[in-house]
Amino acid sequence: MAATAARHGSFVGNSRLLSDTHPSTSSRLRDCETVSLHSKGCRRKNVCDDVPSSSLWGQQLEVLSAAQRIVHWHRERGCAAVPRLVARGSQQTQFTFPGVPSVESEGLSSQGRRGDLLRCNAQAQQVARIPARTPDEKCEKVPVSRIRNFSIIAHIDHGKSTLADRLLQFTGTVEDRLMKGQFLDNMDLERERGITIKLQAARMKYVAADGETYVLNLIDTPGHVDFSYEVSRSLAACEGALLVVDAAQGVEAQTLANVYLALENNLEIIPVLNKIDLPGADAEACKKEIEDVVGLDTSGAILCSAKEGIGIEDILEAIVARVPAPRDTTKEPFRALIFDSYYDAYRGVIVYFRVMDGEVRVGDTVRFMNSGKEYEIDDLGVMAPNQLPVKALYAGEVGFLSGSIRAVADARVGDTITIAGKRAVTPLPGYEQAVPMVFCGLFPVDADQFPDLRDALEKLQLNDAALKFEPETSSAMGFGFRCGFLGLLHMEIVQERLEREYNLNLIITAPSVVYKVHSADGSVVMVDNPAQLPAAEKRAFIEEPYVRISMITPKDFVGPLMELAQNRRGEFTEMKYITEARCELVYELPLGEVVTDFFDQLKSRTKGYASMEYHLIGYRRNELVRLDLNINGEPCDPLATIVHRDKAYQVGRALTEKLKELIPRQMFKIPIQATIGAKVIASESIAAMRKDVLAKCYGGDISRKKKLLKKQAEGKKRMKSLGKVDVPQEAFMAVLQLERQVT
Ligand SMILES: Nc1nc2c(ncn2[C@@H]2O[C@H](COP(=O)(O)OP(=O)(O)OP(=O)(O)O)[C@@H](O)[C@H]2O)c(=O)[nH]1
Repeated sequence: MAATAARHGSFVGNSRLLSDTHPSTSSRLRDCETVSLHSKGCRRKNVCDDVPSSSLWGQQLEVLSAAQRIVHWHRERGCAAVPRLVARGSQQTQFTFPGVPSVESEGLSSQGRRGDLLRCNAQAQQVARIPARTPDEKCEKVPVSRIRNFSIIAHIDHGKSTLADRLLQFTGTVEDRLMKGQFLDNMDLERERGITIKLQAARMKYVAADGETYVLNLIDTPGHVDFSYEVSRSLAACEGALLVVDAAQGVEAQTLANVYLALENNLEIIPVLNKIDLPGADAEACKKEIEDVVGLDTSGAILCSAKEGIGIEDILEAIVARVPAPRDTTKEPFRALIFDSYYDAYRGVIVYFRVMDGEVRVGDTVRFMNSGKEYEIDDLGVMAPNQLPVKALYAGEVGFLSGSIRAVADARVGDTITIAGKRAVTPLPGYEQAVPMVFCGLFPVDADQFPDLRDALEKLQLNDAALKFEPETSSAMGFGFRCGFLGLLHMEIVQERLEREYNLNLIITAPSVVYKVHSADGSVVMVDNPAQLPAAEKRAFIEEPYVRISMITPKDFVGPLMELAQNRRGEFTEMKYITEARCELVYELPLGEVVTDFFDQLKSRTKGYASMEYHLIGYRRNELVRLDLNINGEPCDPLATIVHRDKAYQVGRALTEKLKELIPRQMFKIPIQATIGAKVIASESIAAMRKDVLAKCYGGDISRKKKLLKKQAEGKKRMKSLGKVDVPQEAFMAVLQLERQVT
């Protein structure tokens, strides 16, 4: 009985327990021939087949994930007998251990009792902890044919970072005890907001089913439309991409945009249907949607649950089998493409790059082709996922280098690295320059912080290649910078990073897009700052940027979305049904209307179900005017905006009213006016604080009273001409905030 039990052990019980016992299981498994993992009471028919009907589904998934990891653990450590998954049933998962002599294995019983499992688990703590690999083990050189470089792309929140976590965990790249959710999102801001902002690279070692060890370089990418520039850069460093689609939500706007980016880069795309553990997941419908909308063949699509760790091995196998290996160009002269970099206060600029050809070693002097600067490499390594030094990197690999590079401009993203003094090579194509869509002024609250702000922006630009800036002076705000961003979220993130990482206190002006201003003499100037708009008499007309926006929404919300787009001067282009329940709405509308709170409105009107994606389609002429705000007769430049003539009155009213509320009363009357050129379109005034000069005049002659009042009025007038209105910081911020909403 005992021998049979050992040959055919079986775990029955609480699935959480089963999953926890996996290290023990692995130690025991080596002693058995066939082991079944049971999830008692699981009602599903086939694990990966269909939509789950009960919470027990999750339990079965946990069991499976534990089981897959056991197999991998054995395979990776070159155990004589690698267990093989032979059956995944409705209630049990079966493994075989070929050629292992059967011995009695305590803790495993054909009936499987909870106590046994607990004992098993306790022993496992001492016996079978899966050890982390040593650095050497992680970095040994592998032939190019066994390197795979891939990205994970998806719509926002479809589970890229969670999938990356599971891949790191499954391959033992990160120890279980060090694992935390969204491991690669290492910026505080990313973790707080639960979004990926920066691309992140990680190198994994994986022993595939064919018994070979592969190096997998993973680049996790952000999903928000504002960070698509990060996605395009990471894709250029890869040969394949995992397209993650939430099986409960289906194809979303950013899924499409990212697929097109991947296709432009000729990448092999592997569709992965994630979140199959969710009760609402509909894998078949999702596959059909991908085929119909995206046009990808989904016969090889993988069903997975990044949260439960299911399907992870299938994904790794698919990467090995389907993503092409890089070209073997180790013999050619060294060329590498910089895809990211950041500034380290102690080591200078750290450059992340993909080796395209040849090899590079510690001590080599490298040349950055664009800047022409040369540096000796002090440190060379791979991201595993923390930086791990190596002696050399070869064609096809992804790594980092540092060489006391102090000037941030010397090693820019997109530049080609070569070895100094060697045969000249042609630079790699690099990346298209990011085109900022939104501009705003950034000013330090404390004028002394201006040099710090410049320094911080330079360093941040290194890490955020889409950020553009140039100095700007404003009469009201002093010295600052005009900065360009890819969108509002990008702007917010940069502001927060500057304040947190560089300890700056900033004022940020209302965002503006870039206008094409045609002068009367035929010349054209690009204006991104309303304060610089030429006077009305010098202008012939203004053109503003237009975007084509695609919104994917459940059909119930079509009405509210159409209303939203129409209110924002949108022109309807088309509407098509993706499935019976969801459709795509396409509009063309001014970028200026999109970069305000369009996204928030879209989410709130559709209870968060709709998604959007947009791209620039060109410039169109419109009736645009510059709206100025005068406080006490003085124009306030930072509050000037460019708005459509039809909206100018409404915006002017709102802004003047808000300023009236916020500016404290002075000893004299303060007029606040919104003007277009010389024409005042809205005005408010803040009454003066007055002393009652007639208080002591009981009765008496009227001329006496008049004299006192006249004297007071004269005093106020003098005060007004000398007086300067200090707009408090909070008032300024509040008005800018309002401006962002109403313009
Ligand atoms: N139920 C379930 N939830 C999941 C699964 N994968 C991810 N999630 C959840 O989905 C949310 C978003 O996951 P992320 O991994 O941050 O998504 P992302 O695509 O990296 O998001 P961005 O980086 O912001 O684009 C998190 O709350 C995850 O816990 C899954 O397989 N099942």
